[in-house]
Amino acid sequence: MKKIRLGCIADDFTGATDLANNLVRSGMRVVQTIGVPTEDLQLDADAVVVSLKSRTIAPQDAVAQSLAALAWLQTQGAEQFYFKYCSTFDSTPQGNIGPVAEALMGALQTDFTIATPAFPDAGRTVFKGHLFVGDVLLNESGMQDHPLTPMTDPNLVRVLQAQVSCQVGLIDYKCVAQGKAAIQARIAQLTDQGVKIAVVDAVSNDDLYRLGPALAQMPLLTAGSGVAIALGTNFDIAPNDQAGTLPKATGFKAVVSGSCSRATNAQVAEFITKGGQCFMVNPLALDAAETVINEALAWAEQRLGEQPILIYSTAQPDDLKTVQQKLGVEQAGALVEQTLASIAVGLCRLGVKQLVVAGGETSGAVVQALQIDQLQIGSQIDPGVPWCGAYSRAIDAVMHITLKSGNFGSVDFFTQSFERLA
Ligand SMILES: Nc1ncnc2c1ncn2[C@@H]1O[C@H](COP(=O)(O)OP(=O)(O)OP(=O)(O)O)[C@@H](O)[C@H]1O
Ligand SMILES: O=C(O)[C@@H](O)C(=O)CO
Repeated sequence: MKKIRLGCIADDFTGATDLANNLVRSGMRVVQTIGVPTEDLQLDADAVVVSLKSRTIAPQDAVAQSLAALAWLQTQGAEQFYFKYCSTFDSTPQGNIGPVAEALMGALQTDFTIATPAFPDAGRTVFKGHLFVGDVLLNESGMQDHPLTPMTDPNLVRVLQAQVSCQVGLIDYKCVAQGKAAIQARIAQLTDQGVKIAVVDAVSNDDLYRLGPALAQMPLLTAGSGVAIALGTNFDIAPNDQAGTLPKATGFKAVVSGSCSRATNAQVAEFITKGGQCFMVNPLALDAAETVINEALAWAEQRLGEQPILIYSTAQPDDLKTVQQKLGVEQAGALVEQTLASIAVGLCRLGVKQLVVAGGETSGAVVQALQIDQLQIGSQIDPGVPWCGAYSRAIDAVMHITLKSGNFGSVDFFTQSFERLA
């Protein structure tokens, strides 16, 4: 068995590919697994990202799954561990980021870790402990209306402190600007004060490159994907063109979108405006889900060809609220996810081999329905979103798939992504 260097645990599937993408950018060869594998890794990789679907589950369940992932990664020889969560934090006071971080620290017997969702390439910056999305604070970014994890407080020290029993501190931008020695001195100071988790400011990739070397000996990192851009060198690996090579793409092209984020709404609107063929799934019609699935696939069968088609449930906040009030937030989410996942499998049976999925939870449901166990990470389409190569047991075929985080991607992502693969 070949040993891996870095073992990662991601709390959702799109988040896992985002992290894997940034590790590839730093030169590492990366495999993403869907869930915790039961066997040794077959592929050769420098880093493995185990994707869980734990972002919105109860803390004790997220802890159990994360510890299981850690245990498997330890058997694969990992020297350092990385707990990846969302760049918009996506964790209310009842959330599980804090409990998972504390449990992993306990299992690794380490008394200090960092926490930073900063991902400047995607506009996520942390300044004085406050998370910004683009030019606005987190709680003004649209995340206050997230269907599952509304974020109403941008102060991450406060948000994280509410989730943990240990003390949370801050490594601020002035310290980060001074680089490795200053950051390590600050860590020593915080440790003396009894702080066990420090939120770290980062407003640019340069900040992340200054932070990276200071983390080389830290057993556990907790972060969004941004920190990963600076980790390759800690393992004597330099950025290179080979890390993200995939086989040539074949088959029809389709997009399945269950994300209701601002970015995805704009991408759906752009696709429609530009004359793209699309089919809307109405959640209020899903008491007859089987009928809707059959209608969607019959519609698709007539249209699959050169151009990508789009099947979506993406809705604006007001429409989303109406549906949630009628069906319940969780029930609506699960029903739509399962419907879109069945449609995705049906599309692949019709010959789709290039599939874009929008939304983390939606991606989780689709990948599970396609029975994909591992993703080989290819090249980046947009910050945080790579194409991946995968074998689907459900359709017994190799395919290309990209899992787009709700908030990621340029406005023309639903067409651009396929052009990148051509
Ligand atoms: N029209 C709709 N009405 C109610 N719920 C919906 C509708 N469309 C999608 N959903 C649900 O909303 C949730 C969207 O979450 P998902 O993680 O897929 O997207 P996201 O939050 O934008 O992405 P990310 O987690 O990557 O930021 C899913 O549970 C999905 O099933
Ligand atoms: O960090 C992000 O924003 C994404 O990778 C993600 O986790 C969205 O689900």
